[in-house]
Amino acid sequence: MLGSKPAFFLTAESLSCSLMKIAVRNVSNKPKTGIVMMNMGGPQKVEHVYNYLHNIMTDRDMIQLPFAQDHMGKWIAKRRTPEVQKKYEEIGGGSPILDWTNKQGELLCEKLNSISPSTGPHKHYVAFRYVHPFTEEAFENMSKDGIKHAVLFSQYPQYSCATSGSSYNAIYKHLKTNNKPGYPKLSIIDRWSTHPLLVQCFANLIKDELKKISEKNKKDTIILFSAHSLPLKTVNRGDAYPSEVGATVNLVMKELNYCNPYQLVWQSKVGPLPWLGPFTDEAIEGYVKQGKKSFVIVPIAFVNEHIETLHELDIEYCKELAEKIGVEEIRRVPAPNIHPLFISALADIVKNHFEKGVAVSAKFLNHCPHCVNPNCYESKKWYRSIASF
Ligand SMILES: C=CC1=C(C)c2cc3[nH]c(cc4nc(cc5[nH]c(cc1n2)c(C)c5CCC(=O)O)C(CCC(=O)O)=C4C)c(C)c3C=C
Ligand code: FES
Ligand SMILES: [Fe+2]
Repeated sequence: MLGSKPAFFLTAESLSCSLMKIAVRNVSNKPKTGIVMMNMGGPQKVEHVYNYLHNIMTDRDMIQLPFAQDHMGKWIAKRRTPEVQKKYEEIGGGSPILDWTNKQGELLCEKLNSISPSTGPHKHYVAFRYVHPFTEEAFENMSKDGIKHAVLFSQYPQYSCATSGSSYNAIYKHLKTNNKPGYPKLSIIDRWSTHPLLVQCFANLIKDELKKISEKNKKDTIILFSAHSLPLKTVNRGDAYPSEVGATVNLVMKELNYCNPYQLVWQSKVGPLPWLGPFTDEAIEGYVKQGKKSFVIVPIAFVNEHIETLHELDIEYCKELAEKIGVEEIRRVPAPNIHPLFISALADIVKNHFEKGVAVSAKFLNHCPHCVNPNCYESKKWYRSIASF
């Protein structure tokens, strides 16, 4: 029709108006606060397994080998690679930890933008300790984005010097030599094992799994809370992790009104040295010998699925071991992943952190009573001096 324009035609003034709106939107959407999602990471592909294991086994914050750590760590990584590669192949060819972390980060920031607009816009950055995307990449990207404040948010709910501690030490090492003028100010969320929404999330996930157990076994089903173990040497140094895992377990059982018998057990021991027990597989065997027939296993120290849940718990224990020793019923509770209560927990933790205005907790700045690690001394001293709101 002559004289009328199709709806998508823009006049000069409507075009300039739209461009201005886009420009304004871009300015206001520019992220102000970075949420650094810290975790160990996992190999995306089987070809990455050797480097991943090498990085773990040569990290003195994670494990202290009795001598020549660089050589011994390399040797252990080499020897362990084929076995671990096979496991990653069996769970689909790589660790899903990056995908879960990105989904969690996106949902967390979306929620934060609505519940804490004054600190927004928020953007998440993944900082893995042993695989890409590494800590350095997170800081480079934050610098490019012009982030003003970075919250270093450990994705391990329970603090261990081997895991969260190692990641904080790595960030310190990077920033000690690379702290450019444009880098953001920092604050840290180092542990959150007792957050009420985390507790509710685990309790709901357990209830859902208990519902699927037959009426005959329901009441006597043992809830086995399974957490990654630690070398006894680390435990005896005074590492906070065992007691923080215990705190989560006790609150979850309180939330469940102590509906079933329960036990905390430990999985994923590496190497020949003594580690904290009882071990998950041996505990299942022990209970079966005592005549118990039904179990619900809860990965209580992992926030997303990866090799320890998908292979060790699902394949090695719930399938192979359970069939071998005649378990009647066994179910594994999913990791929190993107459960709405879990995302609400993450958002509430960050919001409380902003409101409280404590950049670094007193607990983080204190050392294990038997800490002899120079990395911890340097790093905590530095965090004490730089972290501020
Ligand atoms: C060598 C010592 C190790 C200590 C100490 C340790 C503690 C520890 N680890 C986690 C969580 C995870 N560990 C994962 C894999 C993994 N861990 C170690 C070693 C130690 N962990 C190794 C060598 C590996 C690789 C797999 C293997 O060789 O068996 C993972 C899985 C990551 C993924 O697949 O995405 C997690 C998660 C915690 C919580 C912890 C102590 C507090
Ligand atoms: S080992 Fe725990 S603070 Fe150093
Ligand atoms: Fe581990």
